[in-house]
Amino acid sequence: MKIFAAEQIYAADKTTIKKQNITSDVLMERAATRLFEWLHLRLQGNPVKIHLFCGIGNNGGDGLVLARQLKEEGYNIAVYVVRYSEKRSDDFSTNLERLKKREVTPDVLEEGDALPTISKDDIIVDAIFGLGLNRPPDDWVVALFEHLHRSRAFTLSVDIPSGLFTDRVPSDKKAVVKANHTLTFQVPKLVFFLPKTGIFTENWEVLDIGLDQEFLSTAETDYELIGKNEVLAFYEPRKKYSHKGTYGHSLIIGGSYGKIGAVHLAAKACLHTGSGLVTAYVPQCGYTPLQTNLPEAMVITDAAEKHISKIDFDIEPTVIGLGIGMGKDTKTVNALGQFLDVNKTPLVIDADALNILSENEEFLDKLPPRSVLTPHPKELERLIGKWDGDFQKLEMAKSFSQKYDCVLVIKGSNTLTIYDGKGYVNTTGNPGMATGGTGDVLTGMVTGLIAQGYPPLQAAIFGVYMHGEAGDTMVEDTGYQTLTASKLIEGIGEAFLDLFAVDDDVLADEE
Ligand SMILES: NC(=O)C1=CN([C@@H]2O[C@H](COP(=O)(O)OP(=O)(O)OC[C@H]3O[C@@H](n4cnc5c(N)ncnc54)[C@H](O)[C@@H]3O)[C@@H](O)[C@H]2O)[C@H](O)CC1
Ligand SMILES: [K+]
Repeated sequence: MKIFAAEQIYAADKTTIKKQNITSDVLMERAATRLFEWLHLRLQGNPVKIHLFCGIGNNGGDGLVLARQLKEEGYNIAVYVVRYSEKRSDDFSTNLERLKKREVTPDVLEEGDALPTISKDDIIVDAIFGLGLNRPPDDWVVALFEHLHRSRAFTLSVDIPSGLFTDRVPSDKKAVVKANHTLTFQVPKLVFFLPKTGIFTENWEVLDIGLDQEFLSTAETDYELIGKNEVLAFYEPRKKYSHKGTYGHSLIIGGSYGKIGAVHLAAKACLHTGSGLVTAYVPQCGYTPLQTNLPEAMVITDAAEKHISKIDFDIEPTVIGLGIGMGKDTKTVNALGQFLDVNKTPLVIDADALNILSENEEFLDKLPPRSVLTPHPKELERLIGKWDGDFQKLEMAKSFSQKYDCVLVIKGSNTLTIYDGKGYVNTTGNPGMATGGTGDVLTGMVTGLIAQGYPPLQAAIFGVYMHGEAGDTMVEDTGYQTLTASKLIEGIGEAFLDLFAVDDDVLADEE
């Protein structure tokens, strides 16, 4: 699913109004009707008090239309106009008049006014600012946001939590409404997925307001949300007359004394993802544990006992997963530099190999085109430098990926894959996966997909999705705290099966 920028959404509005020959007022009515339906379906006439806080722009207009529709259905509402500006949008004014005709006159809140009492059992509708926010809200508006937050009432934000910009991180956390749920129009917004802005809404949901489909399907966006539909398009079925050679040979290079487990996890995940053959290249201390515990994998050992001192092998792997548990011994650093001088095989690079690259920038020029780099935020910072906010981070990541022609997988709650100026936002995964070894599993999975012929970008996007899906499947049995990287590997099979699972509802319909 595409993630549109605010300007594109405004453009989609304009096109829709023109092509459907409607007024902006009709579009607002449609949008707010979706809000009403959502609430009415859940509340079924419940007399709970609903406080609707409306700004003076079109987000406020949505709130006023919703208030009118709730009033007509007999709900217990209180409406406030948050007058943060003298200006008013036309559709706001039209709907204010319509509301007054229904004998609802909103309280106008201005600087210095007493704030309404809100009980924790009430509902707040936040329609104060939408996509049009262009500067931080005034102090008294921030005080209102804090008042809403202190009430602990369920807060439903319209389109976007008020105070959240669409293209930058707010400098003051207090200056944003904390939403329990956001009902956003037509398309998800990028800010829902970034660590510093995603925190302002616990949940979000898209409401279809019938924007022009042609516009939506033909527009190019900088970001895309990756769910099952998107990755299904990448899936390559296993062929009947195939053999292990058909599915590539992955080489996992890494490990050091005390960190052989990382290679074990990566190699095992690589096998579970479908790589035809997997070989591990480890220091000698890794030989016995790997041969004993992972019989499917072959093992090549370095001359050194405890760390990699020279990367030298006589096999021809399809792809190499590099860096897990490898350490940064001087001999290992030199070994990596010499290896990169001659290597032409596609690479997936993680962990210590990333740190070595950060400390030896000249190595970056030696990477084969479209190498996949999988940093967590700290590794990313070492690679691309410090950033100021999530948006700058993304721009810096895009430049880095362009400069070195690499696929950058920024690991996090919503892992973001960057390539060729575009970002792919993953939707699977959960906090149970914040535990040692899950990154090694991801490296193994992406490596295993490239081994089977998936192009690096698709392998990264698909691997990240499957990794999260495996975690989501397993956490149902383990709970967050007990999910481990080994458990995650057990979930990879389920994640593949889930790609083609038929919904229970569909089966029920057929019966
Ligand atoms: N296609 C859709 O998604 C539709 C969305 N709708 C709703 O419209 C809003 C966007 O409306 P807009 O009027 O452009 O913006 P706001 O409501 O956010 O109004 C802001 C308003 O206030 C001014 N302003 C901005 N920042 C500040 C500030 N810090 N202090 C004071 N004033 C400020 C700004 O100039 C604007 O005038 C969208 O989010 C949806 O909710 C449509 O209803 C249907 C189609
Ligand atoms: K809002």
